Amino acid sequence: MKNIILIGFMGVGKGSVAREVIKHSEYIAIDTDDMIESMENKKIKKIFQEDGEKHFRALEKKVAHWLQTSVKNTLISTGGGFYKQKNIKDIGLIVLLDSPFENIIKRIKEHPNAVKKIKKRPLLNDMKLAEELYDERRPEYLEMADIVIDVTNKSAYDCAKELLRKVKKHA
Ligand SMILES: Nc1ncnc2c1ncn2[C@@H]1O[C@H](COP(=O)(O)OP(=O)(O)O)[C@@H](O)[C@H]1O
Ligand SMILES: O=C(O)C1=C[C@@H](OP(=O)(O)O)[C@@H](O)[C@H](O)C1
Repeated sequence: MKNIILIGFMGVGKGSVAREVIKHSEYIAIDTDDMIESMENKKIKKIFQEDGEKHFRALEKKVAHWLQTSVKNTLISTGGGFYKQKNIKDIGLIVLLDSPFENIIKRIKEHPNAVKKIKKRPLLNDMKLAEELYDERRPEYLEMADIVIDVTNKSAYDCAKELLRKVKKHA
């Protein structure tokens, strides 16, 4: 079993799909944002506020190096900007969760905890800038993905099943 790295825009469902995958497979899952929060003992939002995005990206780099050298047979969900790490292809098979910007935002806004979900993601606070970031990143996501899953109007369970099917076929 090779590592699987879930990439995709903020809020597209990487964490939700990872949680479904582990219910229906032997994979163990980890999340790069969770790792960074526990390393720093600070929420991502606070790291951005107090230490800046540059520091956050340096922490992602440290995590990326550790993943490549030390982690096997694992499903790794990542923050939306993690795909920029230069060694990402050496960590495992890259699976992109893809959906139009409007759909991602609509889904977050439908959540009962929507305000909190948006606030905890500093780069989602300004919707115009977030959309520009989406437009800039999407072609880069598509270019590096080994597998693409369109998550629009699908449950996390269906996305997880599709992921496992496509990963098996890819091997
Ligand atoms: N397939 C899905 N269908 C409906 N809502 C979803 C789905 N996947 C994720 N969500 C919702 O979208 C929001 C962001 O999901 P999350 O898994 O945290 O995304 P990411 O890890 O990519 O940032 C959450 O409110 C979650 O409940
Ligand atoms: O897109 C980004 O650059 C970021 C996405 C976030 O993760 P999610 O994709 O899980 O929201 C988190 O890593 C940080 O706020 C930066």
